[in-house]
Formats: sequence, structure tokens, C-alpha cells
Amino acid sequence: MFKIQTLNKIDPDGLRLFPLNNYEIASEIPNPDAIVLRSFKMHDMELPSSLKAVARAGAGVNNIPVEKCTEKGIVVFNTPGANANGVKELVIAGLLLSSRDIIDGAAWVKTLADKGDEIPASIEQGKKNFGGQEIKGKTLAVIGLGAIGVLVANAAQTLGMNVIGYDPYMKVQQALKLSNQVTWVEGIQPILAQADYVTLNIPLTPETEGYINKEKFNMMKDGVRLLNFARGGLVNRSDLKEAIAAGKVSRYVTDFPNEETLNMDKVIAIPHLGASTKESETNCAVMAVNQLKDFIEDGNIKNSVNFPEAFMERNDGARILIGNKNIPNMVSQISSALASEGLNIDNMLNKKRDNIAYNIIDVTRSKIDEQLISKLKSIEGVFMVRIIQK
Ligand SMILES: NC(=O)C1=CN([C@@H]2O[C@H](COP(=O)(O)OP(=O)(O)OC[C@H]3O[C@@H](n4cnc5c(N)ncnc54)[C@H](O)[C@@H]3O)[C@@H](O)[C@H]2O)C=CC1
Ligand SMILES: O=C(O)CCC(=O)C(=O)O
Repeated sequence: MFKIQTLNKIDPDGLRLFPLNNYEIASEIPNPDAIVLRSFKMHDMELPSSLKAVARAGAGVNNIPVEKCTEKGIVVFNTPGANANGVKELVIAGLLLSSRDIIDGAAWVKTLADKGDEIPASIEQGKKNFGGQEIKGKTLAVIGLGAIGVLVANAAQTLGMNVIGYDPYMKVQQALKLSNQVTWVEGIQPILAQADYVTLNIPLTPETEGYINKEKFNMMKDGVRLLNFARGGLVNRSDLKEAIAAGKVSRYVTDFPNEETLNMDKVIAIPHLGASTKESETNCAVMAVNQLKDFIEDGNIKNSVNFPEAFMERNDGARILIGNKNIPNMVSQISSALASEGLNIDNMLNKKRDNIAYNIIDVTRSKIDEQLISKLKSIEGVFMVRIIQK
């Protein structure tokens, strides 16, 4: 029986893919084999020694101690692109909310509820206070052309915006999806200088923390509208406050408000709703669960943020999974250890990512003595060993 701990509410259409005869799923469960979560912050959590994998039903992994997981041989997955359409639609809503005074206007019109027959005339009289501008013909800078950024760029372009994009690390598969009407800009200064609207669609990492700061605000046009559906920590709050007070930023739309931004003028705050649609929640849960099952049952890895991609068809024998430092002479030491137990390697995959390597080894024997685990773990550089018996 595999034990799965859920740290957030996970869409049932995903969870039901775990066959109940083989999996136990609960929000509190001792010695879990794997964790599935959304935005729960794991940084202060003790990682149980039983834990083999963490699956983020979503894109951002800044709530997971990825480095610590890697050291402990815990594979961390996310679900690239699975909620991108949900976020794209909210970013488009954010573009419109920042352009038309829909929120204030809708709140004001409610105050007329007891005015009876005077309501139509009051509306016509008062609506001048809630005017706006159209997005057509305006320039939108998309910072980060990943799953969400590309969808936002393409959609905004079809709404008549002049769309420019910036992403020094853009993947080929994303480039192929980007409309040829979107202009690629090489530097951050030239893209910010042209934009009437800026949307942030990059991950929060130690490198991007406080990415939008005084220096970047100074590169922007006066009255720019800034949309942040990525993470609150990307924007330096005190610099934002100054930029709003100086009229540099005319609207800040954020899916990640906090005490400071909620108390700032010109801020449109949304309670992290980017991926809160049935479609996105199901897509993320289904992808997370399928990836997790494939890893737990067969050791295959797809869409991990810390381990290499690895897939090997199984034979009729047992499977050995080994994580080790990416240093010379590991494969030969591992092979010798297996040979010393009389095990015959039938098939083997060795994949590398940065400073780690991951091996899937199928042997001809269907049952292996579990003491092989400690033998393999005693090899210097090996940090994870698992045996999947047939
Ligand atoms: N509001 C919400 O509910 C959601 C928010 N997000 C946030 O949006 C972020 C992006 O999501 P996806 O597009 O799915 O991820 P992704 O990984 O497909 O795209 C991120 C892109 O940002 C680029 N990038 C990284 N650093 C950059 C930099 N310094 N300058 C310019 N580009 C940079 C990468 O090359 C990549 O193309 C996530 O990391 C997450 O924080 C994601 C999903 C839902
Ligand atoms: O699961 C959620 O609602 C959060 C989605 C998100 O922020 C992400 O996927 O990075």
C-alpha cells in the first residue's frame, strides 16, 4: 500500500486516479511515500524519511524546499502548462480591470439601490467618474514567455494590442507557440521603456526576488499599468509604493496581495485566483497524479524540477532506482555491487541533470533481497536507492 499525503484540497478527478486497492490518501498520514500539494508552504516542515516524491499540482515551486528534497533524494514534480489557460484568462481580465474603472463603478452603482426611478438618470450623471481607456493599440510587455506568457501574448495580440516579449531563457517549444506578430525584445530596459502595460509571468526564485524595483520602475513610462499574476515577491513593495505615489504606476493588479499592497492606492487585489477554475484544478491534479503514479510504481520521471527526465519500459524482473552524485566511476561501482549479489542487469538507463544522476536498472530476477539497499547506499555519492519488486 502506498501512502499519499495531501497538503491542500486536490481535485477529486485527479485523486481518483490512485487505485484504492494500492493507495491510501489522507491529509494526515504517518510515513507518507509522497505528498501532493498546491500552495501549502513546506519550508518549515520536517521531511519524513519515508518521503520519495512531492508533486506540486501547479507551476510555481517556491513553496517547496527543492534543494533540501534533492539532497534527500526526493523527486519534486510540477505540472507545466496545466493551469496556464486559467491564468491567461485572468491576466486578460486584469488588463481590462486596469483600463476600465469597472470595480469602482460597480461598487458605486450598488449605492444607488434605494433610489428607485432616479437610478437611470443617476447612472448617466455619475458614470463620468469611471471612464477608462481601451487596450487596442496599446503596447503590452510580457516578461517571461513560458506556458502562461505565450498564451497571454497571443491572446492580447488578437485583442489588437501591440505585444512585445522578453525572456532570455525561452524554450524552443514555447517559441514555436508564440505568434509571429509578437515582437521579441532582447533587453529589459528597451522592453519596459515601450510598454503601456507590463505583465510578469516569471517564477519567483532567489534571482527574481524583488525583480521589479526602483531601477526597473525608472525604465517604465509614466502611468504604466503593472500586472502581477506570478508571485508577490517579484515586486519590491516600498519601491512600488513610491512609484504609485509618483504617478509612475497608475494601476497595480496583483493576484498576491498582502497587508502593504492591500493598503496602497491604485491597487487591484485578487485573492490568488489565477488557477482557481475547475478546468485548471482538474488538469493539474490529473497530471500530478499520473506523474506520481508512474514514479512510485515504476520509477519513471516526467516533469521533475530537480531530477532528470527518465523513462524505461519494464521487464519481468525487479527494478532498482538509484540517485547519485554526477561524478566519475559511479556506474561501474553500482554494477559491481549488483554483480556481487549475483544480479544480472537486463536493461539500464543513466540520466544526468546538473550535479545529480539517476539510474533505472532492471534485473532478470523478480525478487531482490532488500539488504542490497544498504550495500548500494554505502557507495560514496549514492544518496537514494529504491527497489521495486515485481
Ligand atoms: N496566479 C496563479 O494562480 C498562478 C501563478 N503562476 C506563476 O506564474 C509563473 C510562470 O508560470 P508558467 O508560465 O506556467 O511557467 P513557465 O516555467 O512555463 O514559464 C516561466 C518563464 O519565465 C522565464 N523566465 C525565468 N526567469 C526570467 C527572467 N529573469 N526574465 C524573463 N523571463 C524569465 C522562463 O524562461 C520561462 O519561459 C509560475 O512560476 C508561478 O509563479 C503559475 C500558475 C498559476
Ligand atoms: O493551486 C493554485 O491555486 C495556485 C497555482 C499557482 O500559483 C501555480 O501553479 O504556481
